Amino acid sequence: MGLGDHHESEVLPGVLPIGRNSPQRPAHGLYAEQLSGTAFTAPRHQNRRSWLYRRTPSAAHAAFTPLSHPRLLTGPFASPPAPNRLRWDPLPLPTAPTDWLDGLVTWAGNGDPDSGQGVALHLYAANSSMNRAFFDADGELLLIPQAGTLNITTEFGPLTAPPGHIALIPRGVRFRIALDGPATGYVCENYGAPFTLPELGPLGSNGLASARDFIAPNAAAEPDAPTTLVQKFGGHLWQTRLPHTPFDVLGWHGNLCPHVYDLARFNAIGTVSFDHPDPSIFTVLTSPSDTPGTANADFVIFPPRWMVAEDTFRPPWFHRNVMSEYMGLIHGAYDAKEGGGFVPGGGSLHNRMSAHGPDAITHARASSADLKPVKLDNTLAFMVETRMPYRLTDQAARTPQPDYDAVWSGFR
Ligand SMILES: O=C(O)Cc1cc(O)ccc1O
Ligand SMILES: [Fe+2]
Repeated sequence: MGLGDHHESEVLPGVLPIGRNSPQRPAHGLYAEQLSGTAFTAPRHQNRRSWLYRRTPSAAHAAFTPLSHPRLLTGPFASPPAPNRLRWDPLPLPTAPTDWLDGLVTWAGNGDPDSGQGVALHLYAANSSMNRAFFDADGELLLIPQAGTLNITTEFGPLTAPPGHIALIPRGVRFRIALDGPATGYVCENYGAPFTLPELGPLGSNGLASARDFIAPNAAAEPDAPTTLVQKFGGHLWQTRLPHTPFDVLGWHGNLCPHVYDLARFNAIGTVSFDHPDPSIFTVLTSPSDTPGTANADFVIFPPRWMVAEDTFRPPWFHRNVMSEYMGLIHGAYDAKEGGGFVPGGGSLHNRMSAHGPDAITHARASSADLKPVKLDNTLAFMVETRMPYRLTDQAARTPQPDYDAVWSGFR
């Protein structure tokens, strides 16, 4: 457990060397291999790397050849950023067999993997389990299931991410997703610095997401079998056929590994006096940029919580933000959009400086609401707030709901 913590896990005693990483002959005839998530010389508190002890070195593979995936796109995104506020309905479920990788559709993004800045926002709609392994050399993957549990086999061991949980898969880590049924959700592909927990500042040493609640897998190798391995590199997919499984790690240690986090563990903190706090108070994970306090991307949630503010307009206020906001809804309803239209699996975009906030119905209700304590329940929205404006893919540009602007009409 623990995001960024040092873990160790082995399927049988003696797999992990004691007090060293790369003995002349690792135990059980295994191969020792280091996976780095930061530059070797990154400051100690940011440095991420793990050692894996496996049956076959990852290096044992033939050349990768290109694999087409027209709906999976990567920065630099060519479309000019547009200032309009936009909202989308959920993706339809596929009718043909579609695994998680084939089910990905890129919606928006900024930056690019080469510069190590920005994110891509993908949606997925899938109905079958992967029978291939995948890794992303372009970025870290934050998986946000909306419907359907993701059963994730990783090099480091298995993880389960039902809706309401998130999975964080470091750049380069091989994984495969099995489904129990139809699955939809969101993916933030982070080209920038790995997601980490935000500083707590005056909140003190507790609150928001706790490192302890990030679950790391236990090592588990599977029987050997030839496996197709796909990678995303420089914006394109590439594949090769391995004579063995990449899920052959009998032990690992280090502070770079995938994690799952239950968003219900998030300790939401809010006002107990007046005014609606900035949404940064709900930051689960942040990918810092080179400018302190200005994130490459923040992953923020709006979880169930008590609203007690006095003499306050309680829902999100009207605002224009220097950062750019993509929002999704995992379940329930969102308190700024009581007028409807923002539905689970759907999304919305409020790019840099676009004026937005409560829709007219929310505004009317909240301005005259009786301000007794109210439990805001049956709600779980999230936001990926980025430093750079989002640029849309063709698919997103072609399919917004008509006239989202109208939710802000009729103010007297
Ligand atoms: O636009 C939104 O709904 C997201 C949001 C929520 C909030 O509570 C304050 C600011 C903000 O951008
Ligand atoms: Fe906003």
